[in-house]
Amino acid sequence: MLGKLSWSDIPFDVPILVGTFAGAAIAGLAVFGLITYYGKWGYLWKEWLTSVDHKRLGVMYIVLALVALFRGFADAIMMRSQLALAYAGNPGYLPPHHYDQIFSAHGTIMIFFMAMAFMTGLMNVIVPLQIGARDVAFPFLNSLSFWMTTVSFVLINISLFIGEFSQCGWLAYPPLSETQFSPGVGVDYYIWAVQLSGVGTLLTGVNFFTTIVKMRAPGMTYMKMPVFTWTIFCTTVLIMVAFPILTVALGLLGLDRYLGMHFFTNDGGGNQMLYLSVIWAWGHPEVYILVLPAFGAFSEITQTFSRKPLFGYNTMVYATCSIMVLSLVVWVHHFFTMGAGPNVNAFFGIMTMIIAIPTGVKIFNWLFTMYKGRVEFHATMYWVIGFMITFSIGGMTGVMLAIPAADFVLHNSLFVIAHFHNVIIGGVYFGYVAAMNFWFPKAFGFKLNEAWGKRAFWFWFIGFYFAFMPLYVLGFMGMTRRMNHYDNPDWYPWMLVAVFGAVLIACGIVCQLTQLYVSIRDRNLAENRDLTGDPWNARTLEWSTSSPPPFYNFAVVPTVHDLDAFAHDKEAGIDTRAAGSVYQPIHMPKNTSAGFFVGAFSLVLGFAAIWYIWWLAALGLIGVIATVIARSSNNDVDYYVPVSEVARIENEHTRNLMAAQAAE
Ligand code: HEA
Ligand code: HEM
Ligand SMILES: [Cu+2]
Repeated sequence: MLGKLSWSDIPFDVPILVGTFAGAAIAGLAVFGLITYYGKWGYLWKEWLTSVDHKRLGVMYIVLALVALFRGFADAIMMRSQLALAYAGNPGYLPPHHYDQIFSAHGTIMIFFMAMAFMTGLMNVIVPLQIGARDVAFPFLNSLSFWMTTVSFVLINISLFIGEFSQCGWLAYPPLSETQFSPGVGVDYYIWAVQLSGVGTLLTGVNFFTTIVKMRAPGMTYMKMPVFTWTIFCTTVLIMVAFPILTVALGLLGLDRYLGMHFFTNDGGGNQMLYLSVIWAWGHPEVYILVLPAFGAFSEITQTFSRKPLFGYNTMVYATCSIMVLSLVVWVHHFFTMGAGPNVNAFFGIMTMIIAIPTGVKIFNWLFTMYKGRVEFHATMYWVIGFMITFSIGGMTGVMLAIPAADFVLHNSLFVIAHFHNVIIGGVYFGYVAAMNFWFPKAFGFKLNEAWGKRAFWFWFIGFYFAFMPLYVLGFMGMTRRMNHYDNPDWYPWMLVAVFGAVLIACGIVCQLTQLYVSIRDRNLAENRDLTGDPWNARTLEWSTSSPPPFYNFAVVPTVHDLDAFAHDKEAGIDTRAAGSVYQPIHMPKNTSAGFFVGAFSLVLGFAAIWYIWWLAALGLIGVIATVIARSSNNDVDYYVPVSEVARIENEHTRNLMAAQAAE
C-alpha cells in the first residue's frame, strides 16, 4: 500500500533531526496561527499565492531564496563545526552517512534553491519594468514555474524527516548514485527535486526570452537595452540550451535506477564517464547562468552610484555574449583527470582561460565607470567593490585550475572548494544582495537601512576570507574535499580559522535579517519612503514609474529614444509618465490557482514515485494533467482595467510626486 515507506524511515533515533523537526513544526504552526489570527488567508491566497503578477512572483522567489539560504547555511555551519572537531581520533558529532547527506543537500540547495531562486526573483521583479512592458509574455507559465521550484524545495526538506537525502554530492555521480551502491531513497529525492525545479527553470527561460524579444517598449532596439536585461537575455539562452541536458542526464539516471537500465553502469554496456560529460555540459553553463545576472546588476549599480553612464556599454554587451558562447565549450575542465587525453584537455583548458578575457573587460569597464565619477559610497556600492576584489581572486584561481597539469594535483582538493565559493559568494551572492539593496525601494516603496547593510557587508566580506582562504592552503597541503574526519595535525589550525570565518558569516546573515526588520519597522519615516519612484537618480525605465509600481507597471507604455531611456528623458525634460495624456484601458491577465495546483500535484507525484507508491503517483499525474486541461479550456483569463481606475492610481502618484518635490 505504501510502497517502500514504513515507520522505520522516520529518523526518531537522530536527535538533530528530531530537534529540527520540532523547531520547524513550531515555527510553521506559529506562522499558520498568525495568519489565521489576523485573518489573512484570503488576502494571501488571492493576492499572492495565485498571483501571476511578475513583481509578486519575484518577491516570492526571493523569500524562497532567503529560506533556502538559512537551510543551506545551517548545513554549512554543521560541516564546518564537524571538521573543527573530528580530528585525531575524535569522530565528531556527524556520522559519515549523515555528513555526506549534508554536503549533498548544501550544494543542491544553495545552487538550485538559493542562487537560482534569487536570480529568477530578480529577473521577475526587474526585467519587465526595465523594458517598459506590463507583464511577461506568459504570465500563467510564470506562476507555474514558481510553484515547480517551490514544491521541489519542499520535497528536499521532506527528505530530512522522511527517509534520507542523497549522499552522492550535488551532482550525483554514478556509479555511486546507482541502485547498487545507493539502494535507499536519497538519490530518488535528489532526482525528483532537481527534475521538477528544472522544469520550472526551463519554462522561466522560455518565458523571459520571449518577453525580451517581443515585449520591449517601442524604440528599445537591442543596443538600447539596459545591461541587466542583456545579461538576463544571455542567461535565458543558456537556460534553454543547458537545462534540457540536465533533464536528460537525470532522466537516464532515473531509468537506470527505476527500470534497471544500464546507461551509466559499467556492466551491461553502460559508461559512467558519459554521465560526467552530460552533467557538466549543463553544469558549467549553469554557473554562468548564475553569475551573468550578477554582472548585470553590478553594471546598473556602478553607473548609478558613480553618476556617470556605464563605461563601454558596447564592449559590456559583447563581453556578455562572448561569455555566453564560451561557457558552452569548456565543460571538460571539470574532469581533466578522467583520461580524455592531452589534446582534448589542452583544447578545453585554453577555451577556459579565454573566458578570463571578456570577464576582465567587464572588471575594467566597472573600474573606468567609477574612475572620475562622483562615487557615492552607499551600502549597495560596498557589495560591488567587495565583489570586484573577491571575484577577481576567485577568477584567478579558476584560471589556475584551467591548466590541466595543475588540475591533476588540485582536482578533488579543497582548493576547488575555495575557488568556487570565492566566485559564487564574491560574485553571485554579493551581486544578488547588492541588487536587492538597489531595487528594494522599487519593489516596496521604501529603502533598506544602510547602517545594517554595511554591517552585514563587513561580516560577510571578512568572514568570507577567514572561511575560505584556509581552504586554498589546505588544498595545497593535500586535503581532499568531502572528508568528514582526518588525522593530519597540520590541517587542524586551518580548520579552526575556517570555522571562525563561518561564524562571522553567520553574524552577517543576522545583520541582513536585522536590516530587513529595521527597514520594515521604519518604513514610514520620511527619509526612507520613496515617493518619487526614483530614489537613486537612476538611468533606466523601471525608475520612471512609481514605487511600488502599479500592477500594470506603466499607464502609458514609454517610448525609448536612447540608451538609458529614463536618464535621457530626464535630461531632455520629457515627462515620461505622460501625465494628463488620455489613458487607454489596459489589458491584464487574471490571477489563477492552476499553477499552484499543478505544483501541488507534482509534489504528490514526486513523493509517491520516490517511495514507489504507484497508485498515489498515478493520482498525482492525473491531477497534473486534469489541471492543465482545465486551465487550457478556460477562456476567462484576462480583463481590461478601466480608464477611471488607471486615472485614479496615476493621480495619486502625481500627488505623491508633487508632495516629494515640495518637501525638497
Ligand atoms: C559562479 C560560479 C563560477 C564562476 C564564475 C567560475 C569561473 C571560472 N571557473 Fe569555476 N567552478 C565553479 C563555479 C564557477 N567558476 C564551481 C561550482 C566549480 C566546482 C564544481 C564541483 O566540482 O563541485 C568550479 C570548478 C572549476 C574548475 C574545475 C576544477 C576541478 O574540479 O578540478 C575549473 C578548471 O578549469 C574552473 C575554472 C574557472 C575559470 C577559468 C573561471 C573564469 O570564468 C574566471 C574568470 C575571471 C577572472 C580571471 C577574474 C577577472 C579577470 C581579470 C581581472 C582580468 C585579468 C586576469 C587574467 C589575465 C587571468 N572552475
Ligand atoms: C555561506 C557560507 C558557506 C559556507 C560556510 C559553505 C561551506 C561549504 C563546505 C564546508 C562545503 C563542503 C566542502 C567539502 O567538500 O569538504 C561546501 C560545499 C559546497 N558548497 Fe558551500 N558554503 C557556503 C555557501 C555556499 C553558497 C552560497 C553556494 C552556492 C550558491 C555553495 C555551494 C556549494 C557546493 C555546490 C558545494 C559542493 C557540494 C558537494 O561536494 O557536492 N556554498 N560548502
Ligand atoms: Cu566549469
